[in-house]
Amino acid sequence: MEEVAAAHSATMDRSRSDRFLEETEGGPRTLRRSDTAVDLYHPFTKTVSPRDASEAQFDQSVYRVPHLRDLADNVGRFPSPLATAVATRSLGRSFVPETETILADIMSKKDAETVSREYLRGGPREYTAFHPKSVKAAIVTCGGLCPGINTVIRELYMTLTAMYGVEEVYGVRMGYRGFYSPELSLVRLTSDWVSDIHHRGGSVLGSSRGGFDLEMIVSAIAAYGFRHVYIIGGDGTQRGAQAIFEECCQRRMCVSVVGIPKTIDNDIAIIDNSFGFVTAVEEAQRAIRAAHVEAISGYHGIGLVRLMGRHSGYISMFATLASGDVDVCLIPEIEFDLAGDCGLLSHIERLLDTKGHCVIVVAEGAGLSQMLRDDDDADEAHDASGNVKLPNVGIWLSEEIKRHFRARGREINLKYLDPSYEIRSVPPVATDTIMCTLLAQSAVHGAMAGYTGFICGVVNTHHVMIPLREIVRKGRTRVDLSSRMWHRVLASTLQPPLRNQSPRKEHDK
Ligand SMILES: Nc1ncnc2c1ncn2[C@@H]1O[C@H](COP(=O)(O)OP(=O)(O)OP(=O)(O)O)[C@@H](O)[C@H]1O
Ligand SMILES: O=P(O)(O)OC[C@H]1O[C@](O)(CO)[C@@H](O)[C@@H]1O
Ligand SMILES: [Mg+2]
Repeated sequence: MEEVAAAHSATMDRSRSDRFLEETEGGPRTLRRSDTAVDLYHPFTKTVSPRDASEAQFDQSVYRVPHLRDLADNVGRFPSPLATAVATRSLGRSFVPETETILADIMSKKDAETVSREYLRGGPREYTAFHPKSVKAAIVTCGGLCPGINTVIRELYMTLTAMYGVEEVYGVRMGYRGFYSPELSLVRLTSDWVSDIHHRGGSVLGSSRGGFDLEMIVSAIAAYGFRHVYIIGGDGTQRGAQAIFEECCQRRMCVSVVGIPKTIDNDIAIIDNSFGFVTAVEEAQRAIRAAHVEAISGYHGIGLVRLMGRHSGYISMFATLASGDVDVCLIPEIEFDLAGDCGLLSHIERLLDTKGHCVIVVAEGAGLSQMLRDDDDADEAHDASGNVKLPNVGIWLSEEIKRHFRARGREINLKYLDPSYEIRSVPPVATDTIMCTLLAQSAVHGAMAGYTGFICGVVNTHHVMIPLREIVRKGRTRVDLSSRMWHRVLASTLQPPLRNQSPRKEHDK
């Protein structure tokens, strides 16, 4: 509580940064900004010169990750402790060179010039910018829950303390607001405190939406003297992390701001996917299997399962592919008609006539235009973070199906399952646990090396560091309806377009 009070009362303490640099450099230094203007992001690439880098060309470059030495010309340089400590000596034998990159675009098309985006490879560096004893680290978790958050917290702690010898690691409670709310004191992490947390779902630190006050957050970071800030969260959280990074730069604070992507919706750009997604898809199988059992065991049985995915239908798409029992997969990216010969209801009738049952998976954000068309009074509500609150598509769809068959005097047995929160509140499966561990390690290696304003993630199965600005600039990823993966879903479900007129014909009208 005392520290929280300090955070409130203290103004930004610039001398802390200076003292830190004195400590880390081993001599009296002040934080000196280089005289020449530094473009933190310009690619150090061979392919494009920064001078004429247009947006398109920028995409085809090595993405330079901001480094504290871009902000100041007297940042520390210490041999990594990983090289000498008994337990980590082997890791130290494979330091990642500063210029090693991972190619993002690996498909080579005949006769086309192949130029790929490249991202800096994550992993331990031979030199660190921080002396471990000078590091005070903060960890915060924001947004919705996701399997594996606690594993990331634990591994951040373990990597910082056991690998690098950092002594002070704090947990910020209840998301961003925990930096500055007097009632939410920080938690000092210890090995006892983290020892069992990876077996639990949720976030032991707590999470929240809203409550992002940039001034207060950055002032608290300065007042507490945090040198590393690890921010675990989704697309909104990472937009916040970029703002924190920029504000730290403005205030000339020597702080590494690192994002760790948390997204069961799989909607963060550039990365292959992140922790918790596989677990969520696995957990969704239980509900789909139950829906299938109910459907085949009832007369004209219909199993309807709603899964999460506000803007992106990845969970539904992969859960459908994994199941093999799904007849219709509805995601936010597709438009479908309910009524009419080619609409969803007629398709369900045909399935009942031919197979006797059917299983439908619907993502949270699917069918929105249909629902809004039916409900003139629908108000656009928003949550505390500004995300749109959607009407419940599962309940709406089950009512529409029941109404349709009642009007036709046909008996059906519809069972509606909504495992939305179950699939994100469980602990992670083994592959996700490993991903949590590697992401956390990669985050700490990057921060210790002095990188900042980046998110760690997996691109083409390799761990990389991506500038937060790029993640923000790209916006959300959505299912590509012309991708082979979506075509595989259509082939697996045998679902038709579910439109009475093809979009082209409508457009031609
Ligand atoms: N554009 C933004 N700038 C600054 N902060 C933001 C922004 N968008 C969201 N935030 C903050 O980030 C935190 C989490 O945002 P949000 O609730 O949108 O979840 P998320 O990170 O997108 O995760 P998910 O959607 O996967 O649950 C909130 O505290 C919110 O206030
Ligand atoms: O009910 P809450 O906590 O706002 O979370 C719902 C949202 O969280 C997510 O699971 C993302 O974390 C989305 O799929 C969903 O729209
Ligand atoms: Mg989000």
